[in-house]
Parts: sequence; structure tokens; C-alpha cells
Amino acid sequence: MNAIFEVTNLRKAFGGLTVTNDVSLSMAPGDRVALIGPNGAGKTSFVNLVTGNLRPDAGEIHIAGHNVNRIDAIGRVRRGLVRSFQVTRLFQDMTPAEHIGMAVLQRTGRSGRMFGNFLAMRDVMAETEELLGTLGLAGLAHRKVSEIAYGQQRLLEIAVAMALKPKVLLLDEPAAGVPQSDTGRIEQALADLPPDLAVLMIEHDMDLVFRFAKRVVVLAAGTIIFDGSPKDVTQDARVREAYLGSYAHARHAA
Ligand SMILES: Nc1ncnc2c1ncn2[C@@H]1O[C@H](COP(=O)(O)OP(=O)(O)OP(=O)(O)O)[C@@H](O)[C@H]1O
Repeated sequence: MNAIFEVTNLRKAFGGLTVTNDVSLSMAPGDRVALIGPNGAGKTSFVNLVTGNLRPDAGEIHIAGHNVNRIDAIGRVRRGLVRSFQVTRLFQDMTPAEHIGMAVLQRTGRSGRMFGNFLAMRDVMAETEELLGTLGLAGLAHRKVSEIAYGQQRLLEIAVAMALKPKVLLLDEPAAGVPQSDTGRIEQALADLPPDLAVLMIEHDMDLVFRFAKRVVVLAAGTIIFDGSPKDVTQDARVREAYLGSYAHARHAA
């Protein structure tokens, strides 16, 4: 396989707790992968390791064939590994257009000009308008983030990530917290992502997983226990046991 993203034998422990246990995962351009697992399985830790927000104890991370272990989080974004910006990290007083414009400036190496009127730059504005239009946010381009609906803020996260022109996109529960009436627009945005982009989505909503993913990876207690088709995942005995075990644990704790 011609991997755009490859993790081999990744390992991380917090004290005595191993949260990433010899994890290997490879993705090709165009892959649509859902990363699922019970609460506390290590999904977020895995994403933090690959984005450079956590340092692994062992293992290698490659983006487009380059080892990025020694490259920081911003450097990995430059190499094409982008995690969707979280709603909690959007600036409430800024507009969607300003968010996209800033991301375009960052990508094109002009972030020193962020405090000028960068939206007056023709190329920045053109790209901003196009991206907001694609995601159905054109009418909100100049409203403050605090004034737009939560579902639209989540669409803006995707738009900001896309402005960085990723090769690999990591999405953390893109529809979580969005009212049912608006989840269709998020799903449409996911369906419209460029076909050559590799997407890894952490998701708890299994309906969304089955509609989006061509491949499902299941983490349990830091270990990949399944990597295969959506069709097979529900039949897998280890997967069933991991989820049932976590429910039993939750019920016991309640
Ligand atoms: N900085 C940290 N220090 C110590 N333990 C941590 C740290 N970060 C995460 N953990 C622990 O690592 C384990 C895996 O957590 P992680 O958040 O990666 O799981 P998750 O699969 O993303 O869970 P959820 O679905 O609930 O978000 C948990 O037991 C968590 O408490």
C-alpha cells in the first residue's frame, strides 16, 4: 500500500497505565477510517501522539514517507497532518472569514500579516469565500462565531482544517453535541471531502460510523483489537466483549 500516514509500534504509558500499546496503523490517500472504542480506550491519546501533542515512549510516525517523530505539532500540520480545530478553540469574537483567512495565511507562510487587513488580500478572500460557500457558511462569513449555531461552528472547524490543505485529516467526533436537525449538514460536509484526502474519524455514533467509514479500527485498553470492514466489526467476538465489558464496568461503577 502507498501509505500517506503510517504509525508503527507506537507506545505510551502514563505511569503504570499503558494507553497506547504497540499500535500500528497505516492509511492510504482516500481512506475513510473510523477509530472507535469504549471510553478510556486511548483514542484521544493516540491522536495526541500522532499530532505531536504527546511524546511517544516508542514507535514511529510517518507522514508521506517522512519520519515526523522529531517534528513538532505545527511542523506536522505543514507536512499535511491536520486535526480539526475544536469548537472550544474557535475565537468567539472573530468571524468565520477571519478564521479561514488566518488558516490560509498560516499555510502560505504569511502568518506575520495576521494583524493587518488580511481579508483585503485578494487570494485570501477568494479562497475564504470558496471554502465557506462549499460548507454552506457563506451567509455567515462576517458574523461573530458567538452568534452562529453550534452545528455551524462545527462546520467551521472542518472549514478551518480544510484551509490548511491536509493530506491526512483527523476528526474528533465531528457531529457530537449537534442537534439532530443539523447533523445532516455535517454528514454532507464529510461526504464532500476531497476523494484523495485520508480521513481518520473518532466517533461514538455507530450510525455515522457505518455511513462514513469504509474501514473501522477498534481500540480497547490501548490495543488495536480489530481493523477491518464495517460489515465485519459487529460480528467480531473481541469487539463485542470489549464493549460489553465497558458497559458492565460502567454499570458496576454507577
Ligand atoms: N495526561 C494523562 N495523564 C494520565 N492519564 C491519562 C492522561 N491522558 C489520558 N489518560 C488516561 O489514559 C486513558 C485513555 O484516555 P483517552 O482519553 O485517550 O481515551 P479515549 O478512548 O479517547 O476516551 P473517550 O472516548 O472517553 O474520550 C484513560 O484511562 C485516561 O484516564
